[in-house]
Amino acid sequence: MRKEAEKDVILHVEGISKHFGGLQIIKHVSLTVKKGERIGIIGPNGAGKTTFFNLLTGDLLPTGGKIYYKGKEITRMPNFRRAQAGIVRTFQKNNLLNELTVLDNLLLVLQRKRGMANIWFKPRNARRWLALFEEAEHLLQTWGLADIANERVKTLSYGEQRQVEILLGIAMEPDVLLLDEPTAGMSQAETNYIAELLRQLPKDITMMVIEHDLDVVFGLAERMIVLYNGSIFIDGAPEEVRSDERVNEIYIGKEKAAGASYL
Ligand SMILES: Nc1ncnc2c1ncn2[C@@H]1O[C@H](COP(=O)(O)OP(=O)(O)OP(=O)(O)O)[C@@H](O)[C@H]1O
Repeated sequence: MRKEAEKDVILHVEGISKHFGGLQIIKHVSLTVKKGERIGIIGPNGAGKTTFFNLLTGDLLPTGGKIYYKGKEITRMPNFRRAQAGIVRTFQKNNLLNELTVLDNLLLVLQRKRGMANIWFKPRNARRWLALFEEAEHLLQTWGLADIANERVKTLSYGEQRQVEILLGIAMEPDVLLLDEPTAGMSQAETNYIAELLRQLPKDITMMVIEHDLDVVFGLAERMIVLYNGSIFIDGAPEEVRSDERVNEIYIGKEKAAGASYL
């Protein structure tokens, strides 16, 4: 890669593979992601999308290949260090503290981010605590969740819980935000809200979104990657992918593809 091109690159994956026993789930995938890119990842069930995310976040270690983040190799860096360094994910499954309020969940994330997790309240730290509350309030206002700030997470609807999860991801101030099916299981209204929220995220956040709702992902991404059978099948502009017959084929089968467009 040329020097000036390298400056724009935030993530570079080189020939990464993942085997589970004898099964090769990710097959020698290479990918270069530029700062601020919004990438949609689609592909049929079992294609390896979540496994690929797990390799980027360090929740799984690859069997082969290398991962570089901001020019440094992170292939074997533990997941929490990657999160601290700015690679943040939201999960398909709920990972909030259900007994606590939305505000408390947010404060815990902010505390950790500011390295205040082990600092008990003392008058001399009052300013820092105040700043923490102000930041939480600002985030809740900005993302339209102030109304539910004092609700316990367990009392929220599924869609609201997913919105809170995304807010916690944003609160980490990610450089790279990985979203795994952010609208799964949501009503149409909730889906629209999340899609809008994601569209409004700061442009400098690099975003990769696994999403089955094609309207959402095509409305958001400026680059689409189709993962199929553990490999990158197509990597291109949304309109290119949308009109590619092979993509229709892997989604709905060869015969139907001749007559109908799934995308
Ligand atoms: N820990 C594991 N051990 C063994 N096999 C696994 C493991 N994790 C995932 N797999 C297998 O790897 C394949 C890819 O799974 P993955 O969840 O990455 O696919 P996906 O594209 O995200 O699918 P979906 O769209 O259904 O979420 C599946 O066949 C799955 O059963």
